[in-house]
Amino acid sequence: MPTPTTAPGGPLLGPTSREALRAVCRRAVEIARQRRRPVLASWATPLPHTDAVALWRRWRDRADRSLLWESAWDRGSLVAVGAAHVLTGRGTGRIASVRDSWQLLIQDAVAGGRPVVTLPTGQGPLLVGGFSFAPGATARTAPFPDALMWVPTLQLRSSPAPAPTTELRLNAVVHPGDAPDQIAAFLAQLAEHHPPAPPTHRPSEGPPPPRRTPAPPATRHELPSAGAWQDLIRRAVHRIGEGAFEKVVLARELRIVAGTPFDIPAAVERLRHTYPDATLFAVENSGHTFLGATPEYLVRLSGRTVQTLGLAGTAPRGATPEDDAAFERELTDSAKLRHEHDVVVHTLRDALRTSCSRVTAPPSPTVLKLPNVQHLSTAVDGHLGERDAGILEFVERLHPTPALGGHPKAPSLDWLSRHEGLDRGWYAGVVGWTDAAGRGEFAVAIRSALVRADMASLYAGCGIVAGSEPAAEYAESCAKLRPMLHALGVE
Ligand SMILES: C=C(O[C@@H]1C=C(C(=O)O)C=C[C@H]1O)C(=O)O
Repeated sequence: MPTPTTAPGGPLLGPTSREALRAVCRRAVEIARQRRRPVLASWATPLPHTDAVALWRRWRDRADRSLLWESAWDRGSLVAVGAAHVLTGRGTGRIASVRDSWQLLIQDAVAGGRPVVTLPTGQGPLLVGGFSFAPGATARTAPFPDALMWVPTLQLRSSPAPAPTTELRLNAVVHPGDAPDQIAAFLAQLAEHHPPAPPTHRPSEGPPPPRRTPAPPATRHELPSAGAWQDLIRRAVHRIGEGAFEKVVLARELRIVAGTPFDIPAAVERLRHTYPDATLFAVENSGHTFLGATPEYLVRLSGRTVQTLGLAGTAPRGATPEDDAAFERELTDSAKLRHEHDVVVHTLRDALRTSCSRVTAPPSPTVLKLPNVQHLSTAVDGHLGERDAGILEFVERLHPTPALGGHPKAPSLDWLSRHEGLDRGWYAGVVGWTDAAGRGEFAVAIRSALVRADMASLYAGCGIVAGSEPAAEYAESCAKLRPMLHALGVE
């Protein structure tokens, strides 16, 4: 078990660390010269265990791009600041193109320092970022294009188990003509201490972060209007009746102008406090932030175990235990909601079977209770077969599942693209990370918002099947928007 070497308040990198970092950069430049291509240099050291949000607050301003991630699976966290190397892709081949470029880059990476080998997942340099719901991002969502994954310059990976650990990792992609000592000096400087971060609360500890109400009062704009969205639901139900498809997920946007900039760290703290079981994420790029607390993960690959989650079918929470139980019964007894859910579970099962020797799922869903809504939930797990498959292969195969797109895929997505009239951007897309071995975690980016200064776009969608009632779906979408409204201090 490595022990942290840094004293609180002292320099983060002592002379020995700086020398080791220079050695890694020199070796990487040497290999870059020999192979005549860029090489990834990666150096790591243990840090005293620190809360992820505190780390993110301390370092996020150091670069134009950052990511905060706290996993619902194991509460492992990741803070990624700056970009040593950026991978993008467009169109339908975007996920595969990112995967291929990552494999090429990682194969001759040079690593050094004192990595924390007890991190249960996500060791070594990581590729972080996400993919939009559908290819074809517009100017409005440009900072969050079809595919944007990057190797962070500064990477902090923490795990609460088996023992609380935090690893600091510095990454750079070096070229044949680069001066390695300058690169090492730049990395060391980036990592140096900022003033101590303000204290943050663990979800279960202390009072909730203070509520912040933007002043002057925020203006709200529904896109489309409540009436137009419900008309769209009627049209979808009509097409379902005609047999065009079985299910489609219709989403809408709530645009808010607050008059004063939103306080992003406060929003993150509030999401974390109110939704402690969700995966928390915040991706920042060029002054825009895409953040959320999602109960839905797309896929996790750890060792040879593949985990996915079918989450579809929603009911409100009741004000009293009796009301709540009544809503839960409606959820579990409704043939309509069960159908909406089963469509997702079957798709996940089929997608895993392609690469897994064993796929398991309980015969009936459980109920996931969140503070704002309750969902039917089924964990679908697989065990990798003889052929190794990386997580980006699973992302490509699974995304979008019928929990966010529709079923059958082609006609429902085609109808959506022609009628929804919404640039979803990264809403209902995927956010996460992968390591050198193709292991990693990706969440479905719902219960999310895109924020820039005093403007925020919040999104919510509902699965539409035969028998869906527009007014009930609209009420459900309002309930799904509530966490973010609350986090941003608007409600
Ligand atoms: C589309 C959203 O949620 C999805 C739709 C659900 C449903 O229709 O029951 C439930 C969970 C999510 O898969 C959203 O929150 O925006």
